[in-house]
Amino acid sequence: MPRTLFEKIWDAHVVDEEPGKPALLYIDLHLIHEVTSPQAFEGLRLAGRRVRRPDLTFATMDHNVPTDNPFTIADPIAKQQIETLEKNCREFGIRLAGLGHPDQGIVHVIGPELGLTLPGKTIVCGDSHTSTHGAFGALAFGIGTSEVEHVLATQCLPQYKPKTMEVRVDGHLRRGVTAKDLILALIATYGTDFATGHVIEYTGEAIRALTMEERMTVCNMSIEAGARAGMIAPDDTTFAYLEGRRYAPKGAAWEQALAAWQTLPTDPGATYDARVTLNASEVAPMVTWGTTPAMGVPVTGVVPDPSDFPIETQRKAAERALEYMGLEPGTPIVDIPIDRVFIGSCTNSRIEDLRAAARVVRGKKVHPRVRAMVVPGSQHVKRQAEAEGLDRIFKEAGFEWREPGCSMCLGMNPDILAPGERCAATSNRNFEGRQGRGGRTHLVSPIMAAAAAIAGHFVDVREWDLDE
Ligand SMILES: CC(C)[C@H](C(=O)O)[C@@H](O)C(=O)O
Ligand code: SF4
Repeated sequence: MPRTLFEKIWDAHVVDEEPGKPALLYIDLHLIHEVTSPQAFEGLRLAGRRVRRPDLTFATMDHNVPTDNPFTIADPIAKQQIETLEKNCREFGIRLAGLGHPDQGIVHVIGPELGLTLPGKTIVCGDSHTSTHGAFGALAFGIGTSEVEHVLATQCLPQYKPKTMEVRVDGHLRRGVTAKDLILALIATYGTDFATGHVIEYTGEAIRALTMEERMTVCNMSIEAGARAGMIAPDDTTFAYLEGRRYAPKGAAWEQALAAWQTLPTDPGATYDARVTLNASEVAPMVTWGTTPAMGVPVTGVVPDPSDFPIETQRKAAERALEYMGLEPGTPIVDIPIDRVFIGSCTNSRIEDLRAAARVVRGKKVHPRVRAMVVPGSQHVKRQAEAEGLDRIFKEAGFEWREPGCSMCLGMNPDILAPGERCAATSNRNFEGRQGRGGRTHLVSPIMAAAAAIAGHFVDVREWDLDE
């Protein structure tokens, strides 16, 4: 019977299955960070257990890391989480890219760049944006802390089988329109829960044309559509990205792996439980105006009027969002002034994101009212950007150039907004208080954020000179 990419990976990892019960899945890679692992290790310790496969487990530090000086953690909880992860990794024999380590970075940035993330793998992490790794044709999803403990102890995880959904994206993205706009447009069209209970597979010519970094941006935000995971079938783009990466197979093992990976794409005739479509050619640069990733419009649009929404709950949600965001209905998006710009997070902090933003910024100055920062996703990204001189471009324009971490994506470290401050952010969540209490977040692409930093308000980046 023809099978989907998801079904092939699922079937290959079921260790045990009984009717009416969750299947027991084998896990190929377990990624760990400092926030969701302390109680899991404590549980192991209390039960007198070891980590079943330290060699399939990899840890980093990201959420709590101060990005000005990572070694000066003032917050006692953050400090404790960082120290606890160090201690746990030492005690249980787990590789750790800790503070000051050349591999340190946001967990969803370092997995792929080190070649830990590979097609066909099952990958889990105590973090919702684990969906990022599905860009490689892996089945990757976030788990809770008690599940982290279960995987540490057994390398397996009980899971009910999710449904499948095809998100088919035809056409192609136009100049100045990015993968970030694609996923924001998808969620604005279908809502924050259209994929609940499903694993999305992104298909279509627009997806095939994306680079790996762009595919990661799309899969990253699958969770904001309610999906359990997002996946893209591996192809030559995937293989070219992975070849030669530190933990990717080498020599004969590479050839073998390649042959296996080539069998992963969904078979002709295989069916999904649900399907939605989007035309990439119609997508414009997106800006969110509200407090969910679905509350977004093209940059050419205006802040919507709550009374235009058809359903009462939507009207109420929009009213509340506008109040929190301090916005008036009918305001053109390009007339919204901003105070802060954040280029970073596991959605958009990779080298291509920084290159694209630097192209917009080169030779220009950040608007005097705006405080802007660039936070590379990992030490590797930072070194590469510096080798290419991107840090100089940003600094000369007036951006702060920071150390890798989650930073302003969420308020777990010193990088936060003051109440009422308005930020153009390349991250993935714009919930109330996400970037600090009272902070106002507008989700955009890296080039839209860069252009807004210069202009002091949102601008249609398509009107800018984007070429080398
Ligand atoms: C802290 C962590 C559990 C959380 C997540 O699971 O996603 C964070 O990474 C986020 O983006 O909100
Ligand atoms: S960058 Fe943001 S979304 Fe990604 S793992 Fe960190 S906090 Fe979560």
